[in-house]
Amino acid sequence: TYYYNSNFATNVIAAVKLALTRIALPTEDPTQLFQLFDSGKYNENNTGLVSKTLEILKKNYGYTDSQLNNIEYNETLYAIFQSRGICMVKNLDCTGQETSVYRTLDGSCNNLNHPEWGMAFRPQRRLLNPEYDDGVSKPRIRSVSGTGNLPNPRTVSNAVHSNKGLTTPLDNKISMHVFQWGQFLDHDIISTPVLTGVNGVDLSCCETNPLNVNTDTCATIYVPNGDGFFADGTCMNVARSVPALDGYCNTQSGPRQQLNKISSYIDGSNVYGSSAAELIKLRNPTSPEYMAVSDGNNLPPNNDTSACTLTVQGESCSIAGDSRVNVVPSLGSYHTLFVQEHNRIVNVLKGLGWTDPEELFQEARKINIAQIQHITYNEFLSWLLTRKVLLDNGLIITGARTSFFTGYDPTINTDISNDFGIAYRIGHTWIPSQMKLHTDFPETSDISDPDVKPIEDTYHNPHMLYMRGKTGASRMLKWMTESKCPRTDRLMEDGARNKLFLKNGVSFDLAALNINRGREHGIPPYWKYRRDLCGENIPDPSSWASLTWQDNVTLALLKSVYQSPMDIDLWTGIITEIPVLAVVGPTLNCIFLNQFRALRNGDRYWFERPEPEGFSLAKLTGIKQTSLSAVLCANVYDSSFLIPPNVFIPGDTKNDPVPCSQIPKLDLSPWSRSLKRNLNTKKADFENKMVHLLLEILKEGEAGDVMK
Ligand code: HEM
Ligand SMILES: [Ca+2]
Repeated sequence: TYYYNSNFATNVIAAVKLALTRIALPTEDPTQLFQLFDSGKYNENNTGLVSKTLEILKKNYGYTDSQLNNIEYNETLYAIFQSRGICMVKNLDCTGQETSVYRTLDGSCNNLNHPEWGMAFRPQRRLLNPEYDDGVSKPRIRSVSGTGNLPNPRTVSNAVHSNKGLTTPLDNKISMHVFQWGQFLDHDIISTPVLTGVNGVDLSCCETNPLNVNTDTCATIYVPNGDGFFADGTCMNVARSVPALDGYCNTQSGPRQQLNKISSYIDGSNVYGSSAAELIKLRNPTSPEYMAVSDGNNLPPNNDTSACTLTVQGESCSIAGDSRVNVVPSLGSYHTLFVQEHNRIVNVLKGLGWTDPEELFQEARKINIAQIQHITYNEFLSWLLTRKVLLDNGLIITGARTSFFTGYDPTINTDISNDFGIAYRIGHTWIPSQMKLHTDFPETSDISDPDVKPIEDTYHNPHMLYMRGKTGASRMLKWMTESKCPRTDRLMEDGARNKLFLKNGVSFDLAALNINRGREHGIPPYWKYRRDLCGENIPDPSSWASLTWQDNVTLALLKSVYQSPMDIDLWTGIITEIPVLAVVGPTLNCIFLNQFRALRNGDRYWFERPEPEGFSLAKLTGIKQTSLSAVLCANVYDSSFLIPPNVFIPGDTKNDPVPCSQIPKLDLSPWSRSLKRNLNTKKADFENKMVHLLLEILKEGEAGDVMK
């Protein structure tokens, strides 16, 4: 009779709940499971939540392995499997005050030796042992020459990274999507928290008397006299990164380490957040299969008006999975694109017979993440490191037929390395001098507002996304498609090198920040990476002749500021290397391969893995059709728009534009429910078991209590 009862679903849920209570699992409600995960009480590695669940379902309820492998079948497991990259414990305060010092309850995320690699709020990994001035904490400051200090970071910036008032040359081969994908990816994998005062206020690192500055918390940059842009006697107020603490709120013994406050995996954490609490805020509260959006395809508003600089009434800062979403509007447009894409996938799945909101959400998220992984390796890294290098290192799979990636290795530490976090800032060379909106559209009333703005006018200001009747995000994405990216070289636009975050006449130098941050993190000098990490034979690193990867002009500039080649900072060293391969020099290539190998081979949920973590071959084939062009065509262009199949490299001759309608696209047909002929049978089987279980429990007389 249960089978035909209209309350069938409710009864089954009650039965499941009860069953789960009895087997000492917390709940089957995915949201509650997430909360439990967040509470730190349950985590897969120390309580074995997933394996215990599997074991019990197998032993007590007769599930076969193949049934358990089908995670769509059981939403409880599904929710657990989907909690990748989400740290169990986060942001707990050691002092009882609201500060930016983090600790963990049991060290699970903050313990260097814990296997929960890749989770948010763990210390960053190190490729080489840190070199602090005092061995443990003070920034690297002294020259190896034995006389005096390293050059001031601003001095290096002026000498080596300035375009001397010219516009930096553009790279005819690549579009602005290289710049924007680069930053978007960065914001999926690393965010180093910086110390603040109570309630997040900036520390005062620019005291009139420098002796009053606490060098344990400040990494002040003092502007050298005669700078030409910054006035004499000024200084950049820079705080140090948050040091990792042990589980007891003590500084870890040994050298100072820095944290990563987001999940290191390429798991769309910039779209979905790095904690369950963040994710809840980002989902549409009434239709939870969708991500929340505000009108005009913008991101959900952030009610905290201090999260960005607002200049126009009625506009608001945004929230997204990563807190840096408001840094520049082009980044905001990317966040918008991938939220839109999530919602589009949900709609397609609905058309294919999917109905359950939680299942829809999780599957769309999984597919969206898979696309981000695929585009990163197949397009972005294939250009940056070249396809050959990726193939030689087993980082992409090719072949006529789709095949699974079988090299998953759970012993790989997937944390982002501190060194990579400095090196990957080579992307700062791609920062354009202006932000633009593509204008070939029906005119709107705010036409008088210029569609081109100097980048310094756009930092932390979402206004451009609101322009032209709130179509700014789409227009900005179109601008990136049609514009060339600055070359990958040592030069940085003044908009970032002099006028970063310009507000009330105060600004920063991003090149100087990169150099300074490296020293403050104890990052060893450039030459050590060449020799000790990348295996170059450098007989005499103290000789300028040992700098084999820099051209003569650059060498002269380096010599003009550094006393010894052994003093050269990592970021400056790699960004001045002559590209040997496609775009990057050998040292960056080596640091990148290390990181992107770990992020693929150590990711249990890598999209090319088989189910349950990954997809079936049919689904994987459908995913591998996608590209950034496909995502743009699906969301911002109409079918006749001419777009290069690889939108990152429009200048590549083998990549001539074709109409959007001809761009291969994400093929979701393998998700059709009608293809799963036996699904209903399986579902009935599952429900059947649960009903039996309920009856069993009722018999035992315990049910009364629990059902109340
Ligand atoms: C207009 C665009 C951008 C702005 C305004 C910007 C600004 C910044 C700032 C202010 C920092 C922190 C500096 C410090 O105090 O140490 C930073 C860090 C970083 N940036 Fe950018 N950036 C931009 C684009 C990019 C791009 C295109 C990439 C890569 C392709 C990139 C990669 C990174 C990385 C890896 C870090 C270190 C992140 C961390 O450890 O938290 N950025 N950026
Ligand atoms: Ca991530």
